Amino acid sequence: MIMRDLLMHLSSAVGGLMIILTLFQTHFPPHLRDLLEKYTSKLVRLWYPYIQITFPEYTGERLKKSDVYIAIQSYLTEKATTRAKKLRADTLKDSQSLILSIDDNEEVTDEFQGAKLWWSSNKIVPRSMSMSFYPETEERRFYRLTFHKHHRDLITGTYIKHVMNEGKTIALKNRQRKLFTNNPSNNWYGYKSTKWSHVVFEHPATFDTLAMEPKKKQEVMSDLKKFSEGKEYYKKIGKAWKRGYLLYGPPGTGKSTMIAAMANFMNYDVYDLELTTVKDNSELRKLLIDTSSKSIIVIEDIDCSLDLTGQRKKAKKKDDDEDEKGKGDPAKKMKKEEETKESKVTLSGLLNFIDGIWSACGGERIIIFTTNFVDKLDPALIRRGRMDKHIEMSYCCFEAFKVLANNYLDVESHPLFGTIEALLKETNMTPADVAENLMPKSITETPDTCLRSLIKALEEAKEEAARKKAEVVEEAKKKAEEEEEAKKKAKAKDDAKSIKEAKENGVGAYGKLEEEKENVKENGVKN
Ligand SMILES: Nc1ncnc2c1ncn2[C@@H]1O[C@H](COP(=O)(O)OP(=O)(O)OP(=O)(O)O)[C@@H](O)[C@H]1O
Ligand SMILES: [Mg+2]
Repeated sequence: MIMRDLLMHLSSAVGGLMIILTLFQTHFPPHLRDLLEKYTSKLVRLWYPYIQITFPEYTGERLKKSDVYIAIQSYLTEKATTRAKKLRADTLKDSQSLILSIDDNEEVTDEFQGAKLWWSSNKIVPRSMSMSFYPETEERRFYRLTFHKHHRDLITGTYIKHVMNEGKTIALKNRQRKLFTNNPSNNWYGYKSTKWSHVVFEHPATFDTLAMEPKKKQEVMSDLKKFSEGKEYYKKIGKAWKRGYLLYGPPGTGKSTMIAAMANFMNYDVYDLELTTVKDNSELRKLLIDTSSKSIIVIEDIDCSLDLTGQRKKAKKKDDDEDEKGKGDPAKKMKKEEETKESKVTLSGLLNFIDGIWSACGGERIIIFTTNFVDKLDPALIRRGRMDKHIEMSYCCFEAFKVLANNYLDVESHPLFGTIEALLKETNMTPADVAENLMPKSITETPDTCLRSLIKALEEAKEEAARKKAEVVEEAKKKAEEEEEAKKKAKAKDDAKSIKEAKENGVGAYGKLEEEKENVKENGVKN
């Protein structure tokens, strides 16, 4: 009975309030209404004990998402899954995993050092219904943090920092690594401009599956680990937080596989830079600036990408020639300059890319070059400081073979291992070839048959190598004999020539000699 009376009173009170509100809105002049609203909210704020902070989704440039917003989103993702009642599910592009976050107008509570706080996710939809090319920027989302004014210092000083750090760590844990490749520069401008395109990085190679000498492998892993923990150290010694690796060795020895293993080990993105499509040095710089930290920038087959060995010298020689002639046509010169600009990235541009002033922006980056011919590269390019660590990927040794046997056949030891060890010492076979021989080609093949086929391949390779060596020796011998013969012939020709000349002149040493001979003959006859 009492409850019913209470409800009746309440509904009549609400009804009365609604009527007053409608009268207020329709009959009050707008400026008086604004004034009244202003003072009412001031009055409310006077006794309202809570503080609110708003974190908008976009700041500064229109299309740049705020880092703080992203960090809060990640932080709240964990809270949301356990505490919020209204969740929003987004699928990550190209993947099956779900990301849950708190839905619009939903609230979650959090606690920090005894203080209670409330996070809410909000959205403002503009009233204008005008059409826009950028619909996603019309809605303005933001997070709002509410807390008691007693905790002002704790929240603004410590808590927000804690949220940022936690959020970044969670984002890193959940992030999908990407494999980027550079776009040609006509894609760089206009709406949806992108310098790099990406796919999800899903290479399965790891250091466990990589076949190489265990000591060498361990060394590379320690080097990477030290680098990833070296933020303070690099700061202390005044060096940009980056490291260069040069991977060199014959084709099929695992250079590209090593890069994938490194990316998986470090949890970094990979930027595969195709230098031949980069127009000039300034484009190269722009690409560098557009890479994120925690990434590996790769330039594969650096010796093929550019004429790095010759470019500097050739350009210089050309200039010298022009100067010597002293009649360089200015129009021609300009055209030539344009042409050279078109042909693009120079050695010095690449050197600046690696360790110029711009290379320091972003931090925590690894630059890797691969090549089959290390001797072809300009020493300036691979000196320490640019390419800090040189890693030789060589032919398959027994230790590397054991890794492959374990991976491909699940075999850790086998009576045939001894034969294989001896054969591997005597012949050069790449890990790629060993792996191919170890791979079962049909369901009838067993580890035993696979190992035997590897032995057969190794013996064939050994015979082939011996045959080639014999051929080379034979070739060298033949060449030496031919050279000897040619030398003899040349000498005989020279001798004949000088005798002929002397005879023609009739004087000189030859003439005298002949005279003396005649005298001896005559005297001898007389005596
Ligand atoms: N050291 C290795 N460990 C494990 N697998 C390897 C190794 N080397 C080569 N392979 C196998 O051989 C294939 C080719 O290797 P990879 O592409 O890494 O060679 P590469 O050195 O980059 O050759 P290239 O110089 O031609 O680019 C890989 O897919 C991998 O399966
Ligand atoms: Mg490769």
